[in-house]
Amino acid sequence: MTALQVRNLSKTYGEGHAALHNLSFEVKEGELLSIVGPSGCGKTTLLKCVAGLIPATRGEVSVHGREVTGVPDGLAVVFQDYGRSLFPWMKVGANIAFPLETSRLPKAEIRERVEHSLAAVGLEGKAERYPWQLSGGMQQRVAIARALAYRPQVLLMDEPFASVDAQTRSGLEDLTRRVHLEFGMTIMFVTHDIDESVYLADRLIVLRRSPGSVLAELVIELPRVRDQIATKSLPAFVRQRSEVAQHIKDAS
Ligand SMILES: Nc1ncnc2c1ncn2[C@@H]1O[C@H](COP(=O)(O)OP(=O)(O)OP(=O)(O)O)[C@@H](O)[C@H]1O
Repeated sequence: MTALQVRNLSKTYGEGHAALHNLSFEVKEGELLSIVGPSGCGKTTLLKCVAGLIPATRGEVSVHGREVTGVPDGLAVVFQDYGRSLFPWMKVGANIAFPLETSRLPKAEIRERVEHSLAAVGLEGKAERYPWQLSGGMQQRVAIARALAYRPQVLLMDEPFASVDAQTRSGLEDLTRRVHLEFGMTIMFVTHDIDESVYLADRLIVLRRSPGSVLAELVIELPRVRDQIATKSLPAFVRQRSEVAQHIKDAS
């Protein structure tokens, strides 16, 4: 089944700055789609249109068959800037519970979800800490836990690991793959990092810029369960990584 459909999407800012032109693609239920492209090709613009945060100029986006006109139910976003996405005056547990407070969920269910999602990201026992008492990588895991606690059907991730060190980044990539498989979640992952885009994806779309449009689409030929060292040594990874790099070079 199709979880997310983008049809002939164009976005022009102001009087005539075309950021996206005639983009069409779909993401199947339970699939992890990477969107990769050079800086300024419109990745963030695309994600904002899909999340219903800004209106499209032409074309349409639908999530589970419903046209997106505002932020759709069952959709969560993890942004790059974890420092600004968590409330510093709230403890970690309260940050995770916050989007659920307006739901009609019983308090006990909210507490259970907070604990479960903290455990899923390896932060058991950290609910009573403040975000500023945690490292950058841990804060980003809290942001992922907050999205998980909401139990979204579709998760959008916008360069979520761009501001953490390389080792933390690898751990967060593996965490993303794990929650994708464990929760059967549909994920659209936006990045300009070629290795990351291939390592994470079931399928991948390369965007060209000025204006952003689909340049290539690849089905990633890697096992479902991945490992940073073993998977990146596979001939399929090396070949597909080079293929994406070539597309991006052509697009720049
Ligand atoms: N609010 C805005 N008003 C006008 N132009 C904008 C606005 N937001 C983005 N743009 C322009 O649209 C184009 C696409 O920007 P966008 O941020 O979507 O690209 P990106 O691929 O996410 O970039 P990066 O990888 O550098 O984050 C750029 O040329 C940018 O300057």
